[in-house]
Amino acid sequence: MRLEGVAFRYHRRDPWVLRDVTLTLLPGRVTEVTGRNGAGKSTLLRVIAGLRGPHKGIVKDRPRRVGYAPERFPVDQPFTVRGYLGHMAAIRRVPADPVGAWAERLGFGHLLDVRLPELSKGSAQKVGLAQALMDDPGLLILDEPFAGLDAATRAALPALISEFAAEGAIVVVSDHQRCIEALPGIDRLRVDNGTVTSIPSEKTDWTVLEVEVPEDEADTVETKLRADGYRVRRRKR
Ligand SMILES: Nc1ncnc2c1ncn2[C@@H]1O[C@H](COP(=O)(O)OP(=O)(O)OP(=O)(O)O)[C@@H](O)[C@H]1O
Repeated sequence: MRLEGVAFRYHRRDPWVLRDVTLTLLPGRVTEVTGRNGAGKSTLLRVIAGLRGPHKGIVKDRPRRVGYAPERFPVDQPFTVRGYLGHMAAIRRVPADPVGAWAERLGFGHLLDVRLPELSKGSAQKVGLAQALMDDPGLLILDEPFAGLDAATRAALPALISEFAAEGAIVVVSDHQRCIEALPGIDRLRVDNGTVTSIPSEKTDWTVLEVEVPEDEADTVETKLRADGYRVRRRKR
């Protein structure tokens, strides 16, 4: 799948959020999208998913079945978890049977009869993931999927993401928390000021640069560096 010269803004007089974005996404590959808050990661993911159309440029060869898990799952819907997932399965014409299996695998099997507005943030996130995964997507897009997840699900998700790629899906994940960076052979994109650049792969030489920062600024600096795609190791002086 390919984006060619894509530009996007939300309203006519707004600044461009994406400008002249050209990139190729390959089947069987996992692409991690990084960038600072407000850089345009979610917007890029929405354009890749086809939820937003580009104002300039074109998107070519998007797989037919797209699974998209938004950054915040919209819980203000009058369904139980079972009702919602059954409904999503029906819309996509997939059997409802795997719903229970996904619920078990993602650890919310006990919540199937709970109403969506009553879910905790992490449980709602899992329901959003399940609806994205259930249709065996050729293009799987996960926007900050790790946010709010419990430790067991966070640990299990990278392997699950790899499985979809291994079966030939294009997988695109925005991941502030860098939970998938350890996956072998992932591609990485950085979104910055409307442009999208590819971050050199693991084969490139890395240099260790020591930077000292005041203790009370360490969290902020670490977050910024990670968002820009750098690896950070931390130790006290
Ligand atoms: N629905 C919308 N309507 C108008 N502007 C929007 C909308 N969604 C996002 N924006 C604007 O587009 C820009 C990019 O936002 P986006 O959510 O894509 O960034 P992000 O990199 O995903 O941020 P974060 O890391 O905080 O999730 C921001 O300036 C934001 O205010």
